[in-house]
Amino acid sequence: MRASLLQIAVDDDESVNSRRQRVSSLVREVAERERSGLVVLPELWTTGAFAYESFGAEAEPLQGATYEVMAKAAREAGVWLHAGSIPERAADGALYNTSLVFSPEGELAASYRKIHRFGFDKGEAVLMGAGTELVATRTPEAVLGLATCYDLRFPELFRGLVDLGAEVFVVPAGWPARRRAHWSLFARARAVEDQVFVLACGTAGTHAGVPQAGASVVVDPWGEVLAEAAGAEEEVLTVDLDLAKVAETREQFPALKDRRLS
Ligand SMILES: O=C(O)CCC(=O)C(=O)O
Repeated sequence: MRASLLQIAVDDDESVNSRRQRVSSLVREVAERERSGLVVLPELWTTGAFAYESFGAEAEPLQGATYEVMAKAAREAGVWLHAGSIPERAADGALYNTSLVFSPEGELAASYRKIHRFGFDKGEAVLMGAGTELVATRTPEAVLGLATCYDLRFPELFRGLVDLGAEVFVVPAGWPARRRAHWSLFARARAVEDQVFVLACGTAGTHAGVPQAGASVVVDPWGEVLAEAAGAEEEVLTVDLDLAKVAETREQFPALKDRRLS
């Protein structure tokens, strides 16, 4: 499977609408140029993960503006598209940080409401509701396990995804530059402990006064970094994943079979 991660620049001087249009063109362009089977976008790339004051104003129903544009981009590009996450407004008015995955036909294959909200007693942690369900979705090539940003700090979530059959963790994020070292460490740790590929796609630029880490990374089931963004600018990472490596690694070093506490 060939995957392209789009490390999108989220800066305050670009409107949500312009960014939505720009990113949808980019998805098509990259999918065609790189011949990708899967394209991945970061967390809350319409508003920015730290633009708390715009969550309410820019929140959309699941099948809102971003859904429409991304479904069309997936269909026109004929690609699996993990469209990152949106601030979703549910029917009861509550907000969620919700990831969307589209099939190459432009159908919604999966959605995932971020379980661990960031901010302690502020920001996302108070503005958004917590998801309650683990989500994995099967593509013809691999089972994708879904998680978002701060979730990376909670290994038990990823073990749950392994139990759902996940072979590739897709983790959109808006990770701040200050804790870049944690991001790279967690991406590798989750890959090694769960013997999966990790596709971790962050945002670039600076929004709401928070410089982003960028540093998107693809890690294989042995913990080898297959590709890593050079820095915190907008960048596309394309990598070929040899999915047989998941079973091979689990067979050759069967640590998952020694689990005692689940
Ligand atoms: O855990 C971290 O350090 C960053 C998490 C975060 O920024 C988020 O979940 O939006």
